[in-house]
Amino acid sequence: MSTIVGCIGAGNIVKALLAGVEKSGVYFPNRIGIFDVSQKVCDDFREKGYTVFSSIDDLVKSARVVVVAVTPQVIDSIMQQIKNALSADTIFLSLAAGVSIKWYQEQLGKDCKVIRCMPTLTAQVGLGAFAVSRAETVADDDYKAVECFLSSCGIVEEIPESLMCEVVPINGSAPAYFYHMTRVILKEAVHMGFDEDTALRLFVQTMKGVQRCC
Ligand SMILES: NC(=O)C1=CN([C@@H]2O[C@H](COP(=O)(O)OP(=O)(O)OC[C@H]3O[C@@H](n4cnc5c(N)ncnc54)[C@H](OP(=O)(O)O)[C@@H]3O)[C@@H](O)[C@H]2O)C=CC1
Ligand SMILES: O=C(O)[C@@H]1CCC=N1
Repeated sequence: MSTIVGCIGAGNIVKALLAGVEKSGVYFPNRIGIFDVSQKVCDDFREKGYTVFSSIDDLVKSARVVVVAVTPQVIDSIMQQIKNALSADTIFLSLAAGVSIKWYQEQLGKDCKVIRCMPTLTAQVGLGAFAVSRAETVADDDYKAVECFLSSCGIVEEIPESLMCEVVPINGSAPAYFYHMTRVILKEAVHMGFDEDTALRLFVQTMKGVQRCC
């Protein structure tokens, strides 16, 4: 069976993304393909009903949308591996920080369809904040297929590619700031004599309120 989306690399960000997609119920897990060098990652996704591939070429041939979710230092060799498995219809959804659309086009040909995205770990609870830019080669129908996938677990905002690095502190890295702030405040609260759970409830509720006031 062919898949709708195939993920190359299924570490932290893909686990979060697919947890959110799964919760939405919009896609059957078996229509989502996984290729990862980690046996544990593959076993975990297979157990949940995802289609796990042992060949990266087979994953690429099967999927309309190929999600590139490995760390930037291994992308180069992956692009060389998959070059021959691509069809003109393959749409790349790149989650890799700092890797430009132009770079993909230099590796795969100027006609390849690439959507660059800065995602967030908050997709796992259906509150993803996806900033995306697309190559000129991405037609509206192709873009809609990707937008539909991402919007099952968050909001999608199209931004100029020139702002793709600048957006990182606004969405991609921002969860870390909130976790860090929460940890610092809870530590101080416990130091002052509060019960940690009570302090967490008060602080989280306040953050929710601030968000609603924005
Ligand atoms: N985590 C985040 O919050 C965000 C991440 N991103 C981007 O997403 C991408 C992935 O990040 P993240 O999920 O955190 O990284 P992880 O290291 O958690 O996940 C990458 C996965 O890819 C696997 N892998 C490594 N080499 C290959 C290969 N050749 N073929 C297939 N799989 C491979 C890794 O296996 P192993 O561990 O065994 O090497 C791992 O399971 C990065 O480019 C990052 O910039 C963007 C925004 C937010
Ligand atoms: O640095 C990274 O790879 C990404 C960007 C935001 C969080 N992690």
